[in-house]
Amino acid sequence: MPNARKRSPWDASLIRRAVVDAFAKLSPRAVMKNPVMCVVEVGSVVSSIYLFSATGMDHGSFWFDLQVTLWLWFTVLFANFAEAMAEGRGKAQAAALRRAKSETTAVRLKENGRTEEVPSSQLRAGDIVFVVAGELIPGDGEVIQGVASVDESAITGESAPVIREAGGDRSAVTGGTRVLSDQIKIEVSSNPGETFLDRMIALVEGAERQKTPNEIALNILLAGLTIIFLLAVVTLQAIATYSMVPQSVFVLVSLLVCLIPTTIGGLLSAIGIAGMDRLVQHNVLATSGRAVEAAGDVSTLLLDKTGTITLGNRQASEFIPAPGVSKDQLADAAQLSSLPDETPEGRSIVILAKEVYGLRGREFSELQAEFIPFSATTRMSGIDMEGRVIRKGSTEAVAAFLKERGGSLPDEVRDTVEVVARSGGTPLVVAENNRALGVIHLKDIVKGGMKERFAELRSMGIRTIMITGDNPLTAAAIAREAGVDDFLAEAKPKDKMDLIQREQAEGKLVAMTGDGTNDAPALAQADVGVAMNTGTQAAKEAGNMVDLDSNPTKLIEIVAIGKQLLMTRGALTTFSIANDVAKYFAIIPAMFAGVFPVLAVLNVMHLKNAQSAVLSAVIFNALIIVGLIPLALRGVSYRAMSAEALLRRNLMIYGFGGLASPFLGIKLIDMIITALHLA
Ligand SMILES: Nc1ncnc2c1ncn2[C@@H]1O[C@H](COP(=O)(O)OP(=O)(O)OP(=O)(O)O)[C@@H](O)[C@H]1O
Ligand SMILES: [K+]
Ligand SMILES: [Mg+2]
Repeated sequence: MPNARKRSPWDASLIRRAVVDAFAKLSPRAVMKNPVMCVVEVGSVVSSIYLFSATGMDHGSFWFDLQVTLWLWFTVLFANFAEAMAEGRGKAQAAALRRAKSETTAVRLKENGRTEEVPSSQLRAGDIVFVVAGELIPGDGEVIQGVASVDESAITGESAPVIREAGGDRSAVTGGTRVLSDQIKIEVSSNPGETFLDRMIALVEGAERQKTPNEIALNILLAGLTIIFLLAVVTLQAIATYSMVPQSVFVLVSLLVCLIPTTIGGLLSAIGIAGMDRLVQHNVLATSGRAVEAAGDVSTLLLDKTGTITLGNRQASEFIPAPGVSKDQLADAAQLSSLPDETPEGRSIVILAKEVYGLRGREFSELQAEFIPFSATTRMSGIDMEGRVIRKGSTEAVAAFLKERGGSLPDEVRDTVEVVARSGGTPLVVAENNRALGVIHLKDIVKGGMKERFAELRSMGIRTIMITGDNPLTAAAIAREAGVDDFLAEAKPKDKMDLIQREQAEGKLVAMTGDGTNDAPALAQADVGVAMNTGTQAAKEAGNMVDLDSNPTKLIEIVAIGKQLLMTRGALTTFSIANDVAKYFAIIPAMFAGVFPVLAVLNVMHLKNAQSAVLSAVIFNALIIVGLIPLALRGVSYRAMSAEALLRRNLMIYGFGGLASPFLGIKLIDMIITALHLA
């Protein structure tokens, strides 16, 4: 992400902005969203009114009442500050992205075949534009002709140029990025205001953030606890009045605020926002908070082979003719069948035929021919011309094609296919009419460092499955080389979906990374669907996350961030509730020690007096929110270990810590404020 990317969340300008925002968030509309803090704010308002009313002024304890009131306001402000801090980096990034949204002129194709210049803001989905080296791409779209290297640093922060090309799985381009070489023809896919950049801005800014079902459930629990304590405090006042020690509004509000779960209530939304922000720092844009949480519980990961595990630039490396067929004959048919084939595979075949076999280049438009484009379902492509029916494709697809025409696949060709596949290559069989002409060897390379990354996923308890449209032998060779746990070969788009649904039916959460149009249905079905930024528009729209770095093993970070988010929320909830229980022991004995001497045994802290006890508890309650902001933003430390061990460890640290800290903290504050004669 540009500019703001490496900025620390503790940058002075971010803090300054968060302080201002903390006050802005006092508005009733903002605070309404958080039931616990809403109660604290109402308490602060009530105390303030009492403080300056006639009864409050001559009450004799103005100094105490004033301090309590101020600390109540601080409690709300600290919670607001936490949320504002969590939002800060995203807002700064959004501002940087807005600057990247510059207006350019686009060269648009008119209906009469001529071109016209229009401002990029006038482009609509379906328009065709041309972009040449040096120009900015005027809108999101799909490359429909040509190849170019593109500088996408405005979006990804990555300065190395990337290849964008028609036909394959690397066809999507983003408005605001720059073409560095060559020329491309683009079909625009978005309308003004709905571009990737617009969505990205809204996302990092948090404008689209919705509470996740987990967050809503936790909020309901916290609201329930708040109501219970509200009733408890009202009842307590009845008892106190009966015992002739009615308590002041200030003491009652203090008691209430100390008992309700203000720590987690104040930090909950900051934890969620910080989790999304951590993803953004890893160049992942998540459109749903729910997906981030699901990532924390994922147990199966599906990856697509070509372009995800391998570099995805399958290149023809050799033509291997069938017995009785010359190399030239095979090269000629391979070239003819690929002339209009805009896939990387197709283009590489044309190049191989020309450069290595010396075939002269031909223009498809000059031939009387019909092109049959490749599809993931037919697994074949080819042309029909002047009585010649030429096809190239996967072994089984071509074998079926030959059988239909009364031919068959010779054993020698099957042997060649096997040799190519065992080496990890993709064999394409070429056939003309009812005769097999030979095999094209397509080579692809497994990306570096895959084995180690998959081993890491395994230690997190995640099973990796590679799915590919390729044949089982190639799939097995690549699966072994990449170190995935399992693979599914000859998969059609529907098979990917079915596999996901089967895993989900067993109650597993499934993550999937992919880039192709044929991956889109599966990306939509997966609980966590991570589309590669290099992929097709269809894939990017179907998933619920986009990885700007297009790194399929990014899921390791995504899972870690998801787990960290869940753990942080769990840890701070435990801490908060344990904390409130402990505060009870600070305040109640102090309130009633005068009338019920037995309560003195509960007064384990030996606080100076009733006022200092109440004030210390309120101050501690407010300060603990600030103290935990770094943890809420950074997340609790995550280590790959079993869920059970993690739970035990967290209960120990945060449960015990939550119980013990108020005793120490409140005692310390009591000593300080009595020394300063504040109470
Ligand atoms: N341009 C093409 N013309 C003819 N056949 C092709 C072409 N491209 C690929 N094939 C064949 O179709 C098969 C399936 O391709 P598809 O793109 O569906 O899957 P894949 O790219 O091999 O795997 P993945 O799902 O990992 O992307 C390939 O294995 C190959 O045999
Ligand atoms: K509290
Ligand atoms: Mg593919």
